[in-house]
Amino acid sequence: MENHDKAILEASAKHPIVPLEKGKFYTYGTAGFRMKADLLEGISYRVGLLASLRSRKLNGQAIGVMITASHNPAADNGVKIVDPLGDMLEQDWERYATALVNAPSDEQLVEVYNRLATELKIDLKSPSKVIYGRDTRPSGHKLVTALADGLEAAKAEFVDYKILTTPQLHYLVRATNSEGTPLSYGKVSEAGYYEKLAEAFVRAMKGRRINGTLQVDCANGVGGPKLSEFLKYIPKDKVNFDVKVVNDDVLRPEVLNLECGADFVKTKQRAPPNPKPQPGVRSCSLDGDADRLIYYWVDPETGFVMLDGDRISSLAASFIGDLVESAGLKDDLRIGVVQTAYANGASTNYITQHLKLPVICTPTGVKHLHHVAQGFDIGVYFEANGHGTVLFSPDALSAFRKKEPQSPAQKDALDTLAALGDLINQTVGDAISDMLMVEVILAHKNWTLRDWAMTYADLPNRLVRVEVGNKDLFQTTDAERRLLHPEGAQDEIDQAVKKYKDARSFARASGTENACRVYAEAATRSEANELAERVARIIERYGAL
Ligand SMILES: CC(=O)N[C@H]1[C@@H](OP(=O)(O)O)O[C@H](CO)[C@@H](O)[C@@H]1O
Ligand SMILES: [Mg+2]
Repeated sequence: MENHDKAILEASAKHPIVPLEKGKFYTYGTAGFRMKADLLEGISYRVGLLASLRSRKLNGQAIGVMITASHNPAADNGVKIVDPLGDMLEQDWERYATALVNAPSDEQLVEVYNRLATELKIDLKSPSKVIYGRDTRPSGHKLVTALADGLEAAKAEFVDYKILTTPQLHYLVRATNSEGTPLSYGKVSEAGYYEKLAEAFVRAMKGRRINGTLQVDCANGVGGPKLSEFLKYIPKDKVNFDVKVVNDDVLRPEVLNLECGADFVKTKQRAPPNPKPQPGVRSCSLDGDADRLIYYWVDPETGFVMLDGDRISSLAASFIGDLVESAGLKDDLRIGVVQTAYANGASTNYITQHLKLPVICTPTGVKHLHHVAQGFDIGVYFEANGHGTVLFSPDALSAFRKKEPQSPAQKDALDTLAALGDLINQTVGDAISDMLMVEVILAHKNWTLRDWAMTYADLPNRLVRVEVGNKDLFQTTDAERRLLHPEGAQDEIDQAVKKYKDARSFARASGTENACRVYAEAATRSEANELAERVARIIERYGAL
């Protein structure tokens, strides 16, 4: 035996993979490997092996591994790989991850590992570095132990950052790889992340005032303690940011994401029952790993009003678009917005017709949006569920710093843009960073949540989950907006949509669950509900064939 074979074999025996029923495989999905935590120990070990290979392939640049199941229940967990710039694992490598994880025995695991090294021309003696973190789930302990055993067996160097939000881990990966270069992303520590955000926040606010308290529901996840820690870094004499942190109990794992958090608010379209909603309180919710954000308030007259990812996206695009114009950079920088088919049609209209910005629709999953957003100088991308960010190209960032201002107003716009470039997480959607961005924009515009909500009226919509025998029958085209298979299904959906005003509906197989999702929107709530039900019946029927 040579190389790492013996060590890999021995450690693998300690972290066996749980066999699935015949014909079923583990897959690296939209969010990495995610499932019940007790299936994940062997997977986490093998992800350690894969991350070490990925780092070696990329000349020893640091690769990240995050252990989290985000908004899922406490009993779940997940393992996800982060590439050197802090973005998601390159898509080609998802196949390699799947191959390693599904090797049926310890011996075959060694075989697959060596075969990958040979095929990908990886020198197993070259340096490898992996950094990792986990959310507050108790199962995280066992999973990082398995991960570290994988890294040790592969003789990779590694750093355990312990408990982090997902975006903090992404930040640390990029900071590690850019340390000491002109493109340095920030200090390589959790404190470095807080310092960078706090400094940029003060700069972006530039003396403007935030009106009233913001209540932040942290889903009883990792975002709670991290947000509280971050708040200590804001100099009170410079910014009056009055935050009330709620649902930040991380000592009782069973309450994680339970009737609270961004996913609850978005899917149930109501405020978390605890603490008891008080009319008029400006509120937002993070999800369990603090990469999604939803704003809302309970209006004394009209009830619950939600400002979701589409709203954050249009708010950011409108504000940054205006700043670019004031800065005299309108002809130099291309701004665009990236959405998925789940974006409310009213938001798409507002962005294209009113803001006059291009919108590109991609398949679901932030990796797709992120990739397309990189094609703009300023790419704003959000999923409706509140996950997203704004990406600035190197040209844009250098224009903000180098352009000679011709007036005080132009200087102000350039300074604010430069500050936003530091404030907004450039690696991945980040609820804490996005929340600071929203606060900056509202303060600059002197807007309440009601002013923000007035920009356009959402079309009533409904999302339905449909159980089907085999979701893989459902294949889509046109950024998931139309079904190619099963034959005939799309025609029936088209016929149903025609019956309603301002209606749109589509169905697709979920990438994270064994089910199809049906989305419908229409001019009125009852029409949206009715259309969703009709299309759900169509999908049920074709799914049963
Ligand atoms: C309608 C919806 O919200 N879908 C979610 C969900 O994907 P599905 O493929 O729809 O299961 O989970 C993804 C990962 O978190 C997220 O990116 C996506 O937006
Ligand atoms: Mg999340």
